[in-house]
Amino acid sequence: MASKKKVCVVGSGNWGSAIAKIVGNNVLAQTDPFDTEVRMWVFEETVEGRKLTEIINNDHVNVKYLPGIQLPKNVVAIPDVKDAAENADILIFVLPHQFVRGVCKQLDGKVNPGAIAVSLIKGFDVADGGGILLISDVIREMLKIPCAALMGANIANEVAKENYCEATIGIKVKEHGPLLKDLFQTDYFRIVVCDDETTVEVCGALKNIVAVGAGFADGLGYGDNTKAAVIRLGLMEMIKFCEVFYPESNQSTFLESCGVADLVTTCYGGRNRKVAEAFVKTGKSIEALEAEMLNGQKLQGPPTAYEVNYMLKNKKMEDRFPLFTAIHNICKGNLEVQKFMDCLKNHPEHM
Ligand SMILES: NC(=O)c1ccc[n+]([C@@H]2O[C@H](COP(=O)([O-])OP(=O)(O)OC[C@H]3O[C@@H](n4cnc5c(N)ncnc54)[C@H](O)[C@@H]3O)[C@@H](O)[C@H]2O)c1
Ligand SMILES: O=P(O)(O)OC[C@H](O)CO
Repeated sequence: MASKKKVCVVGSGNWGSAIAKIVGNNVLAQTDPFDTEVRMWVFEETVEGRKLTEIINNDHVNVKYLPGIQLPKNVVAIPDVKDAAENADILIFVLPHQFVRGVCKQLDGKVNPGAIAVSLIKGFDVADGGGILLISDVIREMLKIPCAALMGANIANEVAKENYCEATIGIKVKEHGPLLKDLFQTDYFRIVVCDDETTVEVCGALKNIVAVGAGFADGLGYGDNTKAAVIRLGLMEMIKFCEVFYPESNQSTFLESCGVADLVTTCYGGRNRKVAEAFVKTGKSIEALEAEMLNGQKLQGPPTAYEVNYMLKNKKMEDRFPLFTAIHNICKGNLEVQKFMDCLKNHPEHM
């Protein structure tokens, strides 16, 4: 008999904990093919005098990043990522993208060579030579294992409450698709598997930049029509970005949950939108507001805007993506937020 598939969740923030709940319950319901223990790597910290791993393992709640949600008892919190990932067959990467390289470095040479990974991480990595890499590329290259991507309109707190939503798994190694679908799908978290892994992942990263723009429009006091324009122009730039840099990209992927649906939910209910609105209203820096408003959770939009701009600037293509460029410049304090409306009014889509 084949041995049971061991699952490790690499990350335990807001989304990491919500997905651990889903996966923990799913492996209990499918003991063939899955091992019933799910190991979850926790970046250790002290919360009200107790270690977070101890709280999760005793009380089965991540009180800091997903308060009020009971985690299944078979989700075991482990503070050393090498111990958590040891012998795992499926590694679910779900941590803020700025920490991926550091974590993969710790795992170098330690993961089961037959393991597969799936990245739930939204963002890019800056590459030598002026380009960017997908996060799944970083995982693939550093750990030498295949890596799929799961993205979608999935605000973690809503998923954790079991409100109906959808997600997309993009996967190049087709035969792993059914296994990952079984691991993640529930009656309230519905999955579509497609082979356009790159577009799935690029959509997940870029929509966070647009969400920052939606927050600027909200902070400036404009209404839903303006926000709809930000969403539409953002979508046009997302599509163009794929056409220019990922020409194998399939436009129908934008109609999956990872595309339009995630863009809409993030521009209304996400953290990037919320902090960007406060940035306009308070005049405080993004970094200060992230620390003040998110209790340790991390924004992905402003660093992603930087990563995209790093490549656009190097390729002298900033003016072809004026929305992405303006959002980056506003976050960095190089452009007044009031100028954001000029960017919308003069967008090449209207010329
Ligand atoms: N939260 C959501 O609603 C949601 C939904 C879908 C996708 N995502 C994506 O999932 C990824 C993870 O998001 P999240 O919400 O789980 O995280 P989060 O925003 O809650 O981030 C906090 C996590 O980062 C960890 N951390 C802090 N410093 C660290 C360090 N130096 N090294 C490693 N880890 C450190 C913390 O321990 C905590 O687990 C992101 O790319 C995000 O875009 C989030
Ligand atoms: O809260 P945000 O802005 O990081 O967005 C959360 C998710 O990515 C929505 O799918």
